[in-house]
Amino acid sequence: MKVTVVGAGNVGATCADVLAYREIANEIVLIDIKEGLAEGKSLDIWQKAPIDLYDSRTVGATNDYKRTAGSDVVVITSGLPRKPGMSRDDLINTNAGIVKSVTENIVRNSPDAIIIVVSNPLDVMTYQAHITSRLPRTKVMGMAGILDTARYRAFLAEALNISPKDIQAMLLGGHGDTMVPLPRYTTVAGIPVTELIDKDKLTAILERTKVGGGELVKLMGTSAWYAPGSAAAQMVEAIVRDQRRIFPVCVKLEGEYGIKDCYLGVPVILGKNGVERIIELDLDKEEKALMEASRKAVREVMDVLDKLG
Ligand SMILES: NC(=O)c1ccc[n+]([C@@H]2O[C@H](COP(=O)([O-])OP(=O)(O)OC[C@H]3O[C@@H](n4cnc5c(N)ncnc54)[C@H](O)[C@@H]3O)[C@@H](O)[C@H]2O)c1
Ligand SMILES: O=C(O)C[C@H](O)C(=O)O
Repeated sequence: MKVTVVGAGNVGATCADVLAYREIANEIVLIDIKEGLAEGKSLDIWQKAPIDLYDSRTVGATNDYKRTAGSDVVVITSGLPRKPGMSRDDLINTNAGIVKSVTENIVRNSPDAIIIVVSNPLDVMTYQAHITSRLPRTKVMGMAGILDTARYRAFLAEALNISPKDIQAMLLGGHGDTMVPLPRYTTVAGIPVTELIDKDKLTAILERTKVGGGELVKLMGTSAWYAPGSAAAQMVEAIVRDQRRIFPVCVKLEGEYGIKDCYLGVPVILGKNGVERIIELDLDKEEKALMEASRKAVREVMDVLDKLG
C-alpha cells in the first residue's frame, strides 16, 4: 500500500511517522513546497526504523507529485495553522487555495486515491477537496471527530482516574466550537458515563472539549499535532486494512440527519472503499437543535468558499 502525506509540517510529519512505525503502509511519501523539508523529515523517520524496528519506507519530495503517483490514500495537511486569537475559519483565504492546488495535483497522479483532509477550516476544506477532485463523496472525507472524541475521552479518563482505553464516545457536527458531543452515547466499559460522573463535571468536560483545539493554540502559539497526526493515521489504517471501524468522520451529507449539501462529522464505517456507510443516530430534540446550529455555522463558511470561486 502506498500512502502520500501532503504537508511535512507538524501534523503531516507526525502522521507519516505513525504510519511508518505502525507499518500501516509499506511506502509513505511525504511532500511539501518547502525545499528539502519533506526529504529531511522522511529521511529522519527512515533512520528511526532500525531503532524502532519497522520496514515501511518513507521518501520525501519537494513539489514533485510524480513521486506520489499511484497512492492508495492521500492525507492533506498542507496549509497554515492558526495562531492565538484566530479562529479556524480565519484560515480560509490562504488554505482554500492550497487545498485546491494540492487536490488537483493528487487526482492527476493518483486518480483512484481516497483523500483524507486535515487542513482547517476542516469541514470546508473537505468541501474544497471534494469539488476539486470530483471524486464520489465516499472517497473524500475529513479528519476531526477522532481528535475531538479523543480529547473528550482523555478529559474523562483524567476526571474518573481510569484508563482512556475503556472510554467509548461519539460526537457529531462541524470541527468548531459548535461541535456536538453526545453524552448519551458515551460509555465506560459499557457503563453509561452519566452513572459515573456528576452532571456539572460532565458539562465542564464537554465545554472544554469544544474549545480543546484553542486551549492548545493558547499554550503553544500554534495548533496541535501529536493527536491530530495519529488520528489521521488511524483513519488511513482503517481504510488500507479494510477494518470497517466506526469513527466520527466529516463527510458530505445528502439527506442523512435531514441535512443536504453540507459537510459535517457523523459516525461512519471506514473500510477499503472509504466511507462504507453513514450511520444515522436517532437524535433527541436538543441534539437535533445543536446539529442544526452546527450545520448553519459550517454552511456560512461554505458560502464564503463559494464566493472565493
Ligand atoms: N482537522 C484537524 O483536527 C486539525 C488538527 C490540527 C491541525 N489542523 C490543520 O492542519 C494544517 C497543518 O497544521 P500544521 O501544524 O502541520 O502546520 P505546519 O505549518 O507545521 O505545516 C504545514 C505545512 O504545509 C506546507 N504547505 C503549505 N502550502 C503547501 C502546498 N501548496 N503544498 C504542499 N505543502 C504545503 C508548509 O510548507 C508546511 O510545512 C493547518 O491548517 C491546521 O489548522 C487540523
Ligand atoms: O485548533 C486548531 O486550530 C487545530 C485543530 O483543529 C485542533 O482542533 O487541534
